[in-house]
Amino acid sequence: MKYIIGIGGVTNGGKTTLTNRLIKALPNCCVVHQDDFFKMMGFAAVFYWSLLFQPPDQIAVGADGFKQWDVITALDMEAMVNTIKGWIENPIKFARSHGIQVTPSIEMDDAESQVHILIVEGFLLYNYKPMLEFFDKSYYIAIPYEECKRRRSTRQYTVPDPPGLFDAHVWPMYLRHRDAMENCGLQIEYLNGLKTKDEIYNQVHEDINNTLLNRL
Ligand SMILES: Nc1ncnc2c1ncn2[C@@H]1O[C@H](COP(=O)(O)OP(=O)(O)O)[C@@H](O)[C@H]1O
Ligand SMILES: NC(=O)c1ccc[n+]([C@@H]2O[C@H](COP(=O)(O)O)[C@@H](O)[C@H]2O)c1
Repeated sequence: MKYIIGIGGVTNGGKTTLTNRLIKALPNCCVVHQDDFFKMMGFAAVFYWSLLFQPPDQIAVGADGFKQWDVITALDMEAMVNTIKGWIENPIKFARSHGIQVTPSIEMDDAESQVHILIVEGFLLYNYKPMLEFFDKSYYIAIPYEECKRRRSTRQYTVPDPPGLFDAHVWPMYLRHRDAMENCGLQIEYLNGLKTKDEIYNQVHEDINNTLLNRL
């Protein structure tokens, strides 16, 4: 059985934190991070360039003068969908090529008779129609403006936030995408990102375990 879990939510809501804990606890669990699909230049260019400067990117500059990171066109969503399709086609091969250990009994068995889990994690998961069909379960972590701004101010991205980006671009785009997402047709389970890391993890882990038990 294949099971795909979406962990979406606001920037700095705790998606990566939750995902990292789930990967350790769930069997044969792979992950796809949306952050890996920002439109950056090719690997070699990035490597040589980043020795001296910030890595080059292909992100458009908006009328507000800021690079528009928080829009779907900043991401290579086709490549992201293809990565998910690669996992669906052959989760064992995908796991091996991503350095994930698959248990020996599973390597010998038919993939269909085993549980294989894929977590797809990102801040714009439910705003790209071709991806919606993949999710068996869709979580969304939210935190209020003040907490989000506080956490973001200490975060180091490969390209650091210029002053003012949060209020001019990041938060308004979050509100816009969240509105659009609410009409996307998916049944989304909202998680309160102000709860402790343990509370959020326990809630989601228990929920996934119950769902998987019912499906087996
Ligand atoms: N439940 C939580 N309570 C308090 N801080 C949290 C919680 N979850 C994550 N954090 C902190 O918030 C920051 C962003 O977390 P991260 O998981 O990287 O968020 P995201 O992947 O959604 O951007 C990190 O410093 C992390 O330790
Ligand atoms: N990963 C990068 O290279 C990079 C660069 C610039 C901005 N960002 C920010 O990443 C955010 C999304 O990632 P998180 O949900 O992990 O915070 C966006 O709000 C975007 O502004 C990421």
